[in-house]
Amino acid sequence: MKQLDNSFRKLPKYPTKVIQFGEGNFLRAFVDWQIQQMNKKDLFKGGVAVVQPIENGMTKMLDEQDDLYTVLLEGKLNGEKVQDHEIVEDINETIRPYEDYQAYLDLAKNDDIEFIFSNTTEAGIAFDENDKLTDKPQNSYPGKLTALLYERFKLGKKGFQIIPCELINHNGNTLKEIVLKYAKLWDLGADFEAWVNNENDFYATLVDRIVPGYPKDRAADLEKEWQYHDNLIVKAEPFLIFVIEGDKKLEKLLPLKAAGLNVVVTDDMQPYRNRKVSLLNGPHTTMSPIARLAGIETVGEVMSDTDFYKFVNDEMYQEIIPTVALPKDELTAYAEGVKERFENPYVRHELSSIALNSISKFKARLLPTFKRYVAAEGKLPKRITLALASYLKIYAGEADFKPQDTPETLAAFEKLVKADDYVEAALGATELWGEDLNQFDGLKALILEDLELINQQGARKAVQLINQEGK
Ligand SMILES: NC(=O)c1ccc[n+]([C@@H]2O[C@H](COP(=O)([O-])OP(=O)(O)OC[C@H]3O[C@@H](n4cnc5c(N)ncnc54)[C@H](O)[C@@H]3O)[C@@H](O)[C@H]2O)c1
Ligand SMILES: O=P(O)(O)OC[C@@H](O)[C@@H](O)[C@H](O)[C@H](O)CO
Repeated sequence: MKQLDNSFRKLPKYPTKVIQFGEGNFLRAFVDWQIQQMNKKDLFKGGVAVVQPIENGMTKMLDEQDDLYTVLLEGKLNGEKVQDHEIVEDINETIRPYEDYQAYLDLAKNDDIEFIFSNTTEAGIAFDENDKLTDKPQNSYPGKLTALLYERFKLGKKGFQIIPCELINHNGNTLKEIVLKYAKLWDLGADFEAWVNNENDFYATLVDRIVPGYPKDRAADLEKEWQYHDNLIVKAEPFLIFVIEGDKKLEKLLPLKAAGLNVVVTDDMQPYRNRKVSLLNGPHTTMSPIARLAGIETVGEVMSDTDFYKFVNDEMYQEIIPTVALPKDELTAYAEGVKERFENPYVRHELSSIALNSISKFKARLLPTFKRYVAAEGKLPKRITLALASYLKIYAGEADFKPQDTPETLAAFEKLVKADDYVEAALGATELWGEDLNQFDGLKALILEDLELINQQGARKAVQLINQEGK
């Protein structure tokens, strides 16, 4: 069978207008796929230079197939079944700064380049005090970016539209702050700092598309059907939303919306972020510990299980929606869309992968809802509380599977389980939650009740009882 290569190209090769830090599944199925949609409508006419931000990565694999790969979209969108694939053709070149730092710095010379995108995972936007301007390359992504920006500044050229896609709140501002911190640390001068501030725009974003990545169990069949080899097939759901906070001029510069994509440019992305984190990531983080204790493995199985479906639906409508400050009909529409995405029969989304680093996820994705609910209703949200009880059981080492978390969190629990009163000690561990959860009246008692129920009758019974009790 033929290997995917240039002979498969159908679109013109456009000049490089984008630098992209990261070659991971998400960016290829999200940013590069969207650029291709603009190119197909002659709206952007731009290509991408992909920079591999860490020493080891997949850019060589991309080169081996002339920087082409297939995006496979499978799922439902607005009730309609979608099963579609296309070869993405917009990556012009890949650059490995660890092998050829000069090629990386030379990107600064290219006047066609206007945009910088990145997704270097949540760990990527970080300051490394050991980074130096003279390093080839700097260790951190912001360190590398500062070196490139400084090169551009020295050449007297215009700045960039910088659009990070890492899933951290205020990603654009955080990235800019770190760049300015390096400017001070490396003594790059007030003129450079002014150039960073005035000639570059840093946008904050919220990205949302479920991208399970390489479909290893089906790749051979797909290749047979398509009649070519592709080692970098990336599978994603058809749904996406890209919320970008910043100047509306971006809509003209980057005509994603004009290409028919679900992109929102706004001066305040927080409501969108709250909606997604609470109504999509929140139920993920709630269902994962309880359903795993009941022997369920995937999000799809949760949604096709009568008990668990009702539990998740009730959590969304009774515990989460009333706490999000957006119009009710908008939230209802979003919740229904999320359920459709969770039910996607083509995506095997493992609860164990959602469970990675659950304690910080509980803090970021459920605790704010929990607190808003308590403040508004004067009582505890039973479903989120059951999730917390389940986490306490799992992190005490009392489940058939092990918790996967940071060494610090696992070490904290190792100490907490030895306390005379484990539940009180765990709820009071401010280093985990940012506050003492014993402050919530009745929380410890409800957790103890939940734990007894799970231990005596199982997690499914606990879910059934909450379903029967209703609110
Ligand atoms: N896969 C999804 O469904 C999905 C959806 C939305 C957001 N995200 C987020 O996108 C991020 C990437 O996901 P992915 O599926 O593309 O993963 P991936 O493993 O395919 O790619 C990870 C990318 O991050 C880079 N990277 C890793 N550690 C880094 C570091 N310390 N510094 C700089 N770069 C680093 C790698 O070089 C690679 O380009 C994750 O943080 C995830 O939370 C994923
Ligand atoms: O990717 P994580 O591990 O931070 O979170 C697990 C899921 O909640 C998450 O991947 C969602 O599916 C994604 O955020 C949808 O855009």
